Amino acid sequence: MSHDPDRLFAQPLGQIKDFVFNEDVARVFPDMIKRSVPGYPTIVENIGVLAARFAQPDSQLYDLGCSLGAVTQALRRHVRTDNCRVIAVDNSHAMLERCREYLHAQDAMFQELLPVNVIESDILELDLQAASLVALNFTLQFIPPPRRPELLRKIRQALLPGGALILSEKLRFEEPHQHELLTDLHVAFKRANGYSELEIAQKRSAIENVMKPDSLETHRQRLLEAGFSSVTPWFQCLNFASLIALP
Ligand SMILES: C[S@@+](CC[C@H](N)C(=O)[O-])C[C@H]1O[C@@H](n2cnc3c(N)ncnc32)[C@H](O)[C@@H]1O
Ligand SMILES: O=C(O)C(=O)C[C@]1(C(=O)O)C=C[C@@H](O)C=C1
Repeated sequence: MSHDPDRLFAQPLGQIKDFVFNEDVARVFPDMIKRSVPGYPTIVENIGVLAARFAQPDSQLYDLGCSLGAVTQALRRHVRTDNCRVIAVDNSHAMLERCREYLHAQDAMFQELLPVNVIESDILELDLQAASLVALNFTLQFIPPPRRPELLRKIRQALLPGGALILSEKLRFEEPHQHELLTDLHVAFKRANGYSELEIAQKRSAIENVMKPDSLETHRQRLLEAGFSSVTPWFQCLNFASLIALP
């Protein structure tokens, strides 16, 4: 499927509106996320590898905040467990229209893929069925901070013994020098991927009110308070990390 290069912030914008996952973003999203999130392709592919280790027969695999379904596709490439179903959820209609097209294309290319339900819903309002794997791949950072604990508690309650939550997030650092260094390096990553100073600055303004990263310490504490028994980082590249939280 064709997608456009991300030039959403390339021209000077008189007034910078808050970032939303609308049609314009959906059209450029594969290019945007690959050029903005260091390690993104590695994280996505390896969520499939991790999922194959945790998936249990007769259970659900959730991709919460699935966007175009990159994680869902990785789950279907790697998981061969009997009678599993992927539930891909997002509240952006524009994202899900394209997500369904990508999944149809995957269906046409491969046989014996896990079935998928694509659901348009706010993940805060969603009832979760018994799950062996839940992926929150760069989604929790967009949930209002006061509502993050209840979402994690709901996920914890839905997880079967032996299951896992995979949580990927942009990190904030509590030590100011560390925060400044990793933020500078992330800007260097974006520059190296062809974004101009203007694009970087305008995207930062658009996103600062809607995306609120936490520190690793905050994530760990909140996961433990939600009832998870252990939190293991399995990937970090610059200020982007992914954790395995076990029930
Ligand atoms: C950075 S993207 C996630 C990327 C995706 N998981 C991937 O790996 O390509 C964040 C997604 O979360 C979705 N989202 C944000 N808040 C949500 C909510 N309350 N309920 C459902 N989806 C939400 C957005 O629409 C967006 O598609
Ligand atoms: O931190 C940034 O500047 C980003 O662009 C990160 C990020 C993300 O982490 O989800 C933010 C929004 C886009 O969806 C793609 C990437």
